[in-house]
Amino acid sequence: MTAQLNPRGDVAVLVPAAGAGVRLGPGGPKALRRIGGEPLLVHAVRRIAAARSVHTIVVAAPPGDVRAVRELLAPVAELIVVPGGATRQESVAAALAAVPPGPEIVLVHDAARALTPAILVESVAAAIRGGEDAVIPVLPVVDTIKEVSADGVVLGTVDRSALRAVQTPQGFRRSVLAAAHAAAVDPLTDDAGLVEKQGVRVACVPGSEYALKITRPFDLALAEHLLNAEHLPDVAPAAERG
Ligand SMILES: Nc1ccn([C@@H]2O[C@H](COP(=O)(O)OP(=O)(O)OP(=O)(O)O)[C@@H](O)[C@H]2O)c(=O)n1
Ligand SMILES: C[C@](O)(CO)[C@H](O)COP(=O)(O)O
Repeated sequence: MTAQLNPRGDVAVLVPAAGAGVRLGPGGPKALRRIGGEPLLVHAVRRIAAARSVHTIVVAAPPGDVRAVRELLAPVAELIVVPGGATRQESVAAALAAVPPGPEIVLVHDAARALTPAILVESVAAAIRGGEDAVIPVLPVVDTIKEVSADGVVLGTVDRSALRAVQTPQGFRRSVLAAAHAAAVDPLTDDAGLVEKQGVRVACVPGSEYALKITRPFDLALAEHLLNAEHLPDVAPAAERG
């Protein structure tokens, strides 16, 4: 059944999905690779659409697959699909330009984080609603971190107590994200990085292990396994929407 988004919601979610998935290996654009018989993008969008604050979803699709992605997602949720760009940042900018008037909170969420629970979408949005301009979900770093020279020799051990692994969805007051993209010069790996360059405070909320980014073949296998595991957090019931 097609999910109806919340016309009274205050959140637009941009979904960059135009990446090639080079690190995953051959098999076509990553967002269209399958787990549990369905493309990663379908899993990601279904979870976003289950978050009751979501008013609009804009997907940046691989440029050659825009029509196919529209057809793929039509049964999942009513949303906007635009062609993505050569970098993640260009894909996000293209999606941002397509957000209609209304939502004042904009989240950016990787299609590659296909199993992210709807509750994380809500917790990031809630932190923006609570007064933050920019919010990212983070997890502590669990490995010992070493700085290593180009020829493979350890230079030192890094104090990891202040380090965090950063996930998506990253949330922003709409005007803050728009200004950061308008001012962007070089491509960065995340939107919070652009906002940091504007001198804006970026706050952290706890991330989720289920929001792992499917990057390499091991991640795809892990996601497939998690999808079949009993403890995978459920898609929130649509009935909760106000
Ligand atoms: N030109 C690009 C590059 C990336 N992305 C999206 O940005 C998210 C995070 O990127 P990543 O996981 O690094 O995906 P890829 O760029 O596809 O991976 P790789 O670097 O292995 O090719 C993904 O949902 C990806 O589809 C995008 O929309 N447009
Ligand atoms: C946005 C991101 O997923 C946060 O961890 C990450 O920065 C994307 O980086 P990648 O180099 O495209 O994997």
